[in-house]
Amino acid sequence: MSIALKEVGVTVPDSPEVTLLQNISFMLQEGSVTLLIGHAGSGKSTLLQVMSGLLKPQTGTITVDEQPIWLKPMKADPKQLLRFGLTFQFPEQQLFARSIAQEFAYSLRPYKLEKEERDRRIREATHALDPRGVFAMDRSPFALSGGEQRRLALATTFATAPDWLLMDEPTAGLEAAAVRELLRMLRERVGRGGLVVATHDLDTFFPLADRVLVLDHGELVFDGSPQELCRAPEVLARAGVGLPSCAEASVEMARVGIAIAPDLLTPALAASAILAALREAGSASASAPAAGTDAARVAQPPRPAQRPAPEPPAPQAGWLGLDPRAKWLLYLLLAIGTMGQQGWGSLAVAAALVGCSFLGLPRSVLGGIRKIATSYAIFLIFSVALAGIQFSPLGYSVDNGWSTTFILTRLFVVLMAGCWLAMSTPYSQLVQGLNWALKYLYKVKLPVASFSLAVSFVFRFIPLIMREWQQFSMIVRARGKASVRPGSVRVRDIPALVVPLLLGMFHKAEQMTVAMEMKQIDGTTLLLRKNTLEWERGDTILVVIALIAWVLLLFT
Ligand SMILES: Nc1ncnc2c1ncn2[C@@H]1O[C@H](COP(=O)(O)OP(=O)(O)OP(=O)(O)O)[C@@H](O)[C@H]1O
Repeated sequence: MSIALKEVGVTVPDSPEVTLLQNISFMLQEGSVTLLIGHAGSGKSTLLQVMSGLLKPQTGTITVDEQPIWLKPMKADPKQLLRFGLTFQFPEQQLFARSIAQEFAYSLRPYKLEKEERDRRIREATHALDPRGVFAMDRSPFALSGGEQRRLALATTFATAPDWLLMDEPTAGLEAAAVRELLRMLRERVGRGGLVVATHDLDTFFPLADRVLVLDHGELVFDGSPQELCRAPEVLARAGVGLPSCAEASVEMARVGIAIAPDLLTPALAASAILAALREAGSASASAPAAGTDAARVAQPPRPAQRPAPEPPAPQAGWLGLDPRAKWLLYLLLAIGTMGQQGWGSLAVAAALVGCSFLGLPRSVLGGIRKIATSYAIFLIFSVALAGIQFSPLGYSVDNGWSTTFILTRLFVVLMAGCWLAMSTPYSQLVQGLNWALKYLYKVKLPVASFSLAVSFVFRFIPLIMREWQQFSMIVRARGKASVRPGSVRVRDIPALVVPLLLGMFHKAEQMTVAMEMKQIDGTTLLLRKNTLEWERGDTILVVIALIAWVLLLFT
């Protein structure tokens, strides 16, 4: 049983120029324990998602037992998906059901097991992960403690008995005793299928691993045993990863004249080596090794990472660099002008003006706008089809259909103008631009403080919701083994997506409210904040264009 990646490359879906993984090739054998390490953002989670069939690489191939995971361009082989169990960081966040039994049922459903086999697997998984017997099947998962919830989430994956267990940062946020317990469970599993762990916790996992893959900015820069890696600390330093304790201890021991190898992965091995070194030193009355001896060479501290100097931030192109106040104004004038149109000719002029505003936007932004436009087009077709239906006598009124088309098209142009504003302006700037305008209303005693607070809150939440949606949709696709297009979710998986998403959002809202209370931020302070926006010549030109566009729309 093997999994093989050949020249795998992944780019950001909407920005092919941004590479996440590059030319990754390796083969893992049955029963092996492999660690994926690398600096934050080096591509470890992305690689796990690619290996488990959740993310399709743009280049290269992935095969399990020489069978490709991806059968069709955007569809993974459902049988292959069943062979993987992927646990995400903080797996307890994925719980959603009313009872523990339902959590197991959701994870096991794709396997279509007989009742006896299903019960046996649940018994085995709970035996391994629930030593205190708290997993009563009718109990709510939300009545468990945080640690117990994590055990339950792991148990639901263990119960699927995957050939390949892939774990993303399994020790994140765990106390020392829980880490030891997790390690014990993983040790018991060694030999039964392959295990791949993405981690920053080198000390915990090095003794367990057969092999370590080091990623640096999406590239595989090391593939070897943990011992080999400890003997080559410069690889870790270059990849921006800290040294494991064994390598650090070897450096520190060398400083006090005791030479021990840097690849003693457990405290027991290190203790024996120190004892042996001390005995040898005592019997030979040896002094500290001089520079250039073997021991000193072993213990040379690694040079700090040689990273290229960070590139200066790219200047913001076109629309992106303009003052949000000018953009708000352009948007308002375009929206008001468009809503005033009554004929197709003048609506076409408005649409052309909005279309011009898309010039110069990055491809990734245009990709996002295209998706919104496609969804709206489908909505429009359905609405027009329904709007024209007549029942007595049964028929279709072209006039009704046509006027609905006009109204919805007009709305579409305004929606596109809104998309342009939202996507060409960072959220913080959008809020600042709006607050700038509201400040004048506040000064004339209009009650706009709460509105300003609500707007700030909503705009802060939009990117958060989008990020969380992506994260939780990935989780339900992994749990539900859904062979669907990346980014889409089956209807039956919606509860498993929505419940954790809402819980996560409530939690974030609570944290944000507490933070705002502590900083004593309310709508009034937001309005009275110092304005950091800078009006430039380009903004004046934009406002003049906006006024010309508005006048054009008024008189066409
Ligand atoms: N859908 C996406 N769109 C844009 N960028 C993305 C996307 N997914 C991942 N990235 C970026 O790809 C890079 C690799 O992310 P990944 O989560 O794989 O890193 P990681 O090594 O697991 O990081 P960490 O150790 O912090 O968990 C990051 O810079 C991340 O911001």
